[in-house]
Parts: sequence; structure tokens; C-alpha cells
Amino acid sequence: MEHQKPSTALFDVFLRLRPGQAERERFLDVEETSQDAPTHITIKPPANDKRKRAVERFAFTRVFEENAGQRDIFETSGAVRLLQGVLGAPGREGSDGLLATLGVTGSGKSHTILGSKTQRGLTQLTLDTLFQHTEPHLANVDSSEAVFSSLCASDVAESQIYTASNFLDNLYGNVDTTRMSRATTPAMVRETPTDIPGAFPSNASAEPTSISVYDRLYPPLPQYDADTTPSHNHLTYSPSKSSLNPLARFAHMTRSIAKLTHPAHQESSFLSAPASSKRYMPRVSTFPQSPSIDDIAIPTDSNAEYAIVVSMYEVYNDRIFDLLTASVTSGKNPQKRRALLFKSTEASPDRKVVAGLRKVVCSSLEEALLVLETGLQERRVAGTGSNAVSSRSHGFFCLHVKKRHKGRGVPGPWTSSTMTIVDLAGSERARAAKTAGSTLAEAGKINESLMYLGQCMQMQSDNAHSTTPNLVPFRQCKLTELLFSNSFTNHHQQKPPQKAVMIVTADPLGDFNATSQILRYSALAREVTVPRIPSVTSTILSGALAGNKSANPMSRPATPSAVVEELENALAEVARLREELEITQVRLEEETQRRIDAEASWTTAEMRIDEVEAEIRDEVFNEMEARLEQEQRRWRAARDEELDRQDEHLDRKLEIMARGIEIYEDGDEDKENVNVEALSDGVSKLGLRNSRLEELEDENAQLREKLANVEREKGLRSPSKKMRVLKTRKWDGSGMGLDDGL
Ligand SMILES: Nc1ncnc2c1ncn2[C@@H]1O[C@H](COP(=O)(O)OP(=O)(O)OP(=O)(O)O)[C@@H](O)[C@H]1O
Repeated sequence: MEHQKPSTALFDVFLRLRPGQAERERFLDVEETSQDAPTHITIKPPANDKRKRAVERFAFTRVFEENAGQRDIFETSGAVRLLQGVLGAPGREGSDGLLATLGVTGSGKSHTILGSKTQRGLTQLTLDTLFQHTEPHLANVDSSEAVFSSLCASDVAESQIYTASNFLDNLYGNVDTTRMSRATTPAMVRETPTDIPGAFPSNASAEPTSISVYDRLYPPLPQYDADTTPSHNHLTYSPSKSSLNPLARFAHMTRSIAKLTHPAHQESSFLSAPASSKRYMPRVSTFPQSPSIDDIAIPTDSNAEYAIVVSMYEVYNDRIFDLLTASVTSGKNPQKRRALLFKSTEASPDRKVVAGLRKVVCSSLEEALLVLETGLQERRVAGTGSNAVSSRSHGFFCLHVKKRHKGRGVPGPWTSSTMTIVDLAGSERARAAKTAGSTLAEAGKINESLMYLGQCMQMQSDNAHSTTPNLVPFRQCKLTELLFSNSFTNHHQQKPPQKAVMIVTADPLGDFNATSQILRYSALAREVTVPRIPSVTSTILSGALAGNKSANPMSRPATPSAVVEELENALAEVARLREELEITQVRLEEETQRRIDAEASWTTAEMRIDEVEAEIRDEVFNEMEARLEQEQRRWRAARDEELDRQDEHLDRKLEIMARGIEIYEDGDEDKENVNVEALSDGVSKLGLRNSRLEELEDENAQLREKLANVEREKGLRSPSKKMRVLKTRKWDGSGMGLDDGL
């Protein structure tokens, strides 16, 4: 394996050239070098662009020419080195690794990351290497609930964690016709289902739905598994057949695999299963096997126990969506996918994580490939004028390596390091891509995020050559936040910053302007030159000299050296000025582009400000409304309480009156009259005037009437009144509320 020079840049930047098919003029040349591998390229404008002659020269960590295969890229781009870092040195926690591809649409990013029908991509190669090296030390999550629970407990990102058996069972075990993938994997769109030989027809009858995916993957084999009768509870922990010997399991699986899926799938490969409204499990046996990485060796820790957890998400229109949480389509109303947040969590206060992702613990390469394929089916892709299967989102494939010390007694705590592999969407020009409508709007968002990425990449390469590094403006959009947030040393935590590799892909026969723009901001260094034109000087001079020789020596005197020298100087000056002019033109072009980008980002910022302002207005308005309502409620409660108090007061008065009246009420009218007379006498005795007595009698009569009414209403009014009084007290917070009274 080639040793890479340590770099001060946040990203090592490699350039991969894709083999071209078009009969077009090549504008990119790789510089020959005496070293093992080329590191510099030059680009010159196509001949039909008469205005420009400037040649731009770019430096990369290494340049991979058209004949470089997937394995060359995997081995020499530093992917293996990243993986080694993620696994960590024996006894030590690993570091995070990030591998991304960047380039114009159609330049080969997805080919590099996800491969093709015949070649595996860097993601599959990474998974294979990971499992080959950790398989003997993998924790058995399928048969030990304690291990699974400890893994769940160690997660800091509020994730939903599943074992692969449960996840796949849930998805494919019971074929749910309401689940529908919005997009197919890149290669799937290339042909419509009916174009693919043997593609399953739309009216294909579904295979039996009650068979669990594990039963389909690993049907009972008496020679290996005579007494295993696993149960598969959906979305709950359950022991599975993964506890089988891995070799037996693989042999088992390859033999039974042909029975797994619908026969129509037999022609589809890893990246070519046709789109369907039903979920059919992809066939592992059709996934490409090459290139092989069997001879790649990475040291692992034999005292450690590992677990490999896969999660996948995409950044679409600057929002994060889980690719392993399938959207559900019911009838005409597809359920909206919920955007996730990139934030600090309670368990991870110093480090931002994508919170709430679905994560799947995989026990074998086959499981991981199935999970990967499942997530890819959710990813947004579309056919454009530039690429039949164009990624419309930035895809993030995360392989979390959990590691803990086995020891003799209680195992240590789990540590986690992540290898993130990113397939960025490609920059594109609307005219070339012939996009419209939502695809055009997507392209706008893609270009905007790539512009911010470009600014960060340019800043990082400027910083690498500067003694006073500037801040990398990575908080401008989700994409740059996700790519750069972990690149810097965080003093609050011990984990070292992530190591990152960017593979820039370019088509030397493609779009000159788009490619040169990407190269300008991604290259580690750049210089602009204009080819010298000695031929002009010499041609003119030699022409002048030849002319002088043939001229009549009488009409023109022998050329004085002073005239030749003057002419030579003048021509040299013209050439120099011309060169300067061209370089200035290139710079002007770049500055113009930067100004356009800056203006675009200014406009976006202004729009964002407007949005935020509107949001804040809404929020304040809603809060005011809520407060007003609260005040109104409080006021109504106070008023009710006052009314109740008055009622109570009246009640009490009535009671007293009633009691007073009862004393004199003996049942017969005479007595009453006697009593009234007696009362009248008493009153007279007390010196009350007759008129007053009459008043009192009237009042007495009224009160009696009221009493009768009140007593009639009493049964109805009392409970609610009590409630109202208690509620009012609770509103006021004056102690005896409803709850206190209970
Ligand atoms: N190195 C390569 N060898 C062979 N074929 C390649 C290579 N690179 C790209 N291709 C082919 O070119 C086509 C476009 O490539 P790909 O889809 O990877 O582009 P992309 O950069 O991901 O585009 P987009 O940004 O639009 O998604 C595919 O058919 C792919 O197979």
C-alpha cells in the first residue's frame, strides 16, 4: 500500500478522470512525473474558444487516470487508511473518517462510491474490508439481548436501533403494498422495468408474504441447523439464525438465494432491480463480487469486540432525511418524510449528530449490503439531459464501528467511530441538463450547496499555504456543516478530528467551463500561465531579417543592431502584455464568478432573513394571542368567582332568614298570624316604624320566593358552582384548587 504524505489540509484531494465516450476535444492533460503517480494536471480552453489561451495548472494529492480501477481508487486514495483510523489502534478509540466525491454531473461520482452492475464501489469495498477484518470479533447481537441493549444504551444520537434481521423482516418479511419507494437506485432508472430482460411485470403476483426474510435467506438446513427454530418479532429484539457458523450461513444462503425473490428479479443486479410499488428483497447473489480485496490487511484488536451499525441519510433541499425510514404511501396521500436535525443532544453536548436516525446492526456483509440497497431505493435520483441517473440529493452512508474491550470479566464501555461515505449530487447547468420544474429547483439548491462547499474547500486550500488561517465558513448550509463540523479539534472532547478524503471526478471530454470551475476550488494549489509565443517574435524577427537580406542594400541600409534590438524589445513587450492581459482575463472571469456566487448567497441570506422575520412575527403574534386569551380566561374566572361569592353571600343570608322564619312557622296560619303579630308587637316594642315593618314583610316575601327558587335550583347549580369556585381558585394559584380539594 502506498504511503501518503501527511497533509495539513482538512481534506486530501484526489482527482479521478473518467473514461470518455464522446468524440470530443480533450481539454485536460495529466503531467508526466518522475514520481510513482501523477499529481498535476493542466487544462486549456477548447480550440473553438478563441478568446482564451491561458493554461491552468492544478495540483492534487494524486491524479487517477482513466484506466484506474475501483480497487486502485480504494487502496490508493486513502480509503483503507481512513478505515484503519476508524477501527483504531489496539486498545484505543478510533477516529472518524469521511470519504466524499465531488464533480460535475455525470463525471462518475456515484460510479466511484456505489459502483456499477459489474464493479463494486468504495462503499461495498469498505463494508467488505470491515467485515473481513472484524467478523471473528463481532459481538453477537442476534443471540444476546444484553449486548444489543448495551449497544442501544451507548448511542448518543437518539437513534432507533434495530438488528438487521428485525429490520429486514419488518420491511420484506410481510410485503406491505402501501410501502413504496420514490426512487430507485442509480442504475435502476436506466431501464424501465419492462426494458430489463426478465424484469418482473407490473401484474406479477407477489410471493408468499408470510415467509420471514430470514426464512428466505436461511431456510432450515438439517445438516447445519437441525434444531434451531428462531422467532422473528417485528421491531423487537429476537435471536436469529445469524448465530449460525458464518461459513455455513454463507453456503446456506448462496444455495437458497435463488428461491428468495421473484423469478423476474433474476436478471437484475445489485444496482438494477426494477422500480416497484412493492418491496422485493434484492438478491445478494446478483451483487457484483469484483474487485476482490482479500489481500488487503488492516490490523484489528483481538482483545476487542466489535459491532457494525449502518445508517443512511440524504440531504435534499438543505434538509436531512433518513433513507432507512421508508416513506409510507397510502392511497393518494403519501406521508411526508420528517426532516431530521443535526444538533447536539443530551448525551452529546459537545458534538453535533444527526438525531433520530434509524440504525441497523449488521452481523454480516450480506446483511449490510441488503440494508444499503434498501436505503438506496429511497434516495432521490432522476434522469436529466446530462445523466440518465442523476443523484438529486447528497447521499450519506454511515458505517459506525462500535468497539469495546472484551477483557475477562465485565466488558468495557462501547466506543464509536464512524466512516461516512458521501455521494454528492453533481453541479449542473440548466441548459445542458435540460431540467425544468422541480428538477430545476432541485438543481438550484444543489448548485447553491456546492457553491458553499466550494468556498469551504477554497478556504481550506488557502489556509494550508497561509500562516494566518481564516475560518472555514462551514455553517452556511447543511451540507458543509455535515462535512466539516467534525474536522476541527474540539477541546471539550478527546476524540481527534475526523480525517477526510475528497475524490474529485472529472470528464476530460466533458463540459470545460463546469469542470474548470470545480477544479479551481477543489485543487490543493493552482497556477495560471499563458504559453509563451517565442515563435511570434522569432517569426517576425526572422521575417524582418530575411526581408532585410533580400532588400536592396541601397534603398535600405544594412540593419543596424539597434533597430533589431528595439523591435525585439517591442515584440517581447507586446507578448508580455498579452500574457498579462490573458491572466487578468482569467482572474476577472473568476472574480466575476465569485461575485455572482456572492450575490446569490446574499440573495439567499436576504430571503432567509425575510423568512426568519416572518417566522418571528408569527411567533410573537401567536404568543400575544395566547397571552391575551390567558388574560381573558383569568378575567372571566375572576368575574365568575365574584358572582359566586355574591351568590354564596345571598345563600347565607337566605339561610339565616329561612332559619328565622322557621322559628315562627308552626304549620297553621293562625299561629303564623299570631307569630306575625307577636313579631309585629316585638318590632313595635323595639320602636320600629310601621312602614319599615311593611318593607321587611315585603322583603321577607321576596326572600321566601327566592329561597324556594334557590332550593329548586340547588341540586342543579351546586356541583358546577363548586367546580367553578375550585377552578377559579386554581387559576389564581390561591391554594385550594381542584386537585387540592380532591
Ligand atoms: N470510471 C468509470 N468507468 C466506467 N464508467 C464510468 C466511470 N465513471 C462514470 N462512468 C459511467 O458514467 C455514467 C455517469 O456516471 P455517474 O452516474 O457515476 O455520474 P455522477 O457524477 O454520479 O452524476 P450525478 O451527479 O448526475 O449523479 C454512468 O453510466 C457510469 O457508469
